[in-house]
Amino acid sequence: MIVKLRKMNTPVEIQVRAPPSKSYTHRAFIAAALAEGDSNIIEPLIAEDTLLTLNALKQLGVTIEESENGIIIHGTGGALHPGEKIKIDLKNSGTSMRLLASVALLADRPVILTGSERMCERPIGDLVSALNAIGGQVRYLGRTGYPPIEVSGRILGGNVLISPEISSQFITSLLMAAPYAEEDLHISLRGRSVSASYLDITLDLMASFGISVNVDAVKTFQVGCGKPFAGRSYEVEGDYSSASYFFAIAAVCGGEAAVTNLKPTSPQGDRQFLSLLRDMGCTISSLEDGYHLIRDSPLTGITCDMSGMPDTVQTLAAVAPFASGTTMIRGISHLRHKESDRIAAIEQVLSGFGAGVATTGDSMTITPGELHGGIIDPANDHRTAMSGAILGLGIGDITILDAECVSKSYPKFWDVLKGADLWNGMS
Ligand SMILES: O=C(O)C1=C[C@@H](OP(=O)(O)O)[C@@H](O)[C@H](O)C1
Ligand SMILES: C=C(OP(=O)(O)O)C(=O)O
Repeated sequence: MIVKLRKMNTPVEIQVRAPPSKSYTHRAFIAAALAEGDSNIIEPLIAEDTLLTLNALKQLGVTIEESENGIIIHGTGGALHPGEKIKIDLKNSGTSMRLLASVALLADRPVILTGSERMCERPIGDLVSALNAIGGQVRYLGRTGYPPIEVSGRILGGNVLISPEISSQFITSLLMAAPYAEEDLHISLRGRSVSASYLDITLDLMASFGISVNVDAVKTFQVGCGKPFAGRSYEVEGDYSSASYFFAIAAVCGGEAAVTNLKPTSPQGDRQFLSLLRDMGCTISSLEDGYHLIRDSPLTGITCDMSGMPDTVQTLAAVAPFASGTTMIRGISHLRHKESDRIAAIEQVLSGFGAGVATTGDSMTITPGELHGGIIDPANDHRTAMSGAILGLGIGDITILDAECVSKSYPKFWDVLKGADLWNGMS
């Protein structure tokens, strides 16, 4: 699908309900599958990635049915019986690959986890080493340090040290399997933590399913063994990363955006995206279940650290060329390991449209320029495509190729844009 966007010449008035959270949906499906008792996961995100996790759980022997308002998952108590040696294709979903690597150790057969060509370039070595230190027998079937992997062995528990510098998903993976270890698990982190807010999501979800994790100041997580997740009815909250595109469109085009289904106390790091837009000059106010943004004065560039909110870096980068002055974003080295090398992708897109972009290993500085239209090839990265919509409506004359790649996290993105009278072009 090709999307062509024209510049919005009048201020926008956006009203959108945020789709369910991708991160909470993955975790809720996994906790429910490992729980004692049944769960009803209400209003989960139904998108390519979360369906990959759900189908993987089915392949691992979990019984799953649709309910009127969600998905019923019959808990296994943590004993997975796939019936035979299985191969699970997790395509482009890093969260599924990393979180299920530990879960697969609970299966009574070896499990092969593989994925797309890009997935086989996304690192998993720190997690594999940690799993092998606590009883796993995980081996690489291709390049050392990357999927595909074959998972067998056990989770003995004890002490494990892991680097948090590449991905928080490695730690989430250990945390969510830890209640099923043979002994208590103590996870220590050494290094600078990236995407740390996602660990808060993990702890929040685990607490909702009855497991509390002890966290101490020196970044050690202690999870007790022998107490499984407790099945329950669980409603998935809305996704702040998906909401960011609509706030950003209003920030760039002028006007206002109201996005509902956003929990004000959510641990999602991308909640802070609104503070960044406020720092750039937007006015933000709370709604009963969401936020309202008005952009009625010019935007100014900012300096910020986005290490805890990697998924909205592209959104902010798409706003930056419309501000006066430069915007500097720090703490983003881990963006090189996503669905694409996102630092390179931002540089390519923005400089192709006339903005100035300078990068270092861990930061980028964006300088406004004489902006003009062009073509975006998202290279199968949903967030490059969705942030392209901000540029398209702000600059005009922008064509987004293979726009259906948004299905990874937000299949209805283009329909919602159309519904909000923002898709003024053709496909
Ligand atoms: O745990 C999660 O749900 C996620 C963690 C983040 O990844 P990293 O921890 O690899 O940065 C984020 O980018 C991804 O979209 C979802
Ligand atoms: C990085 C992302 O997802 P994942 O790591 O699950 O592929 C994302 O959704 O931006």
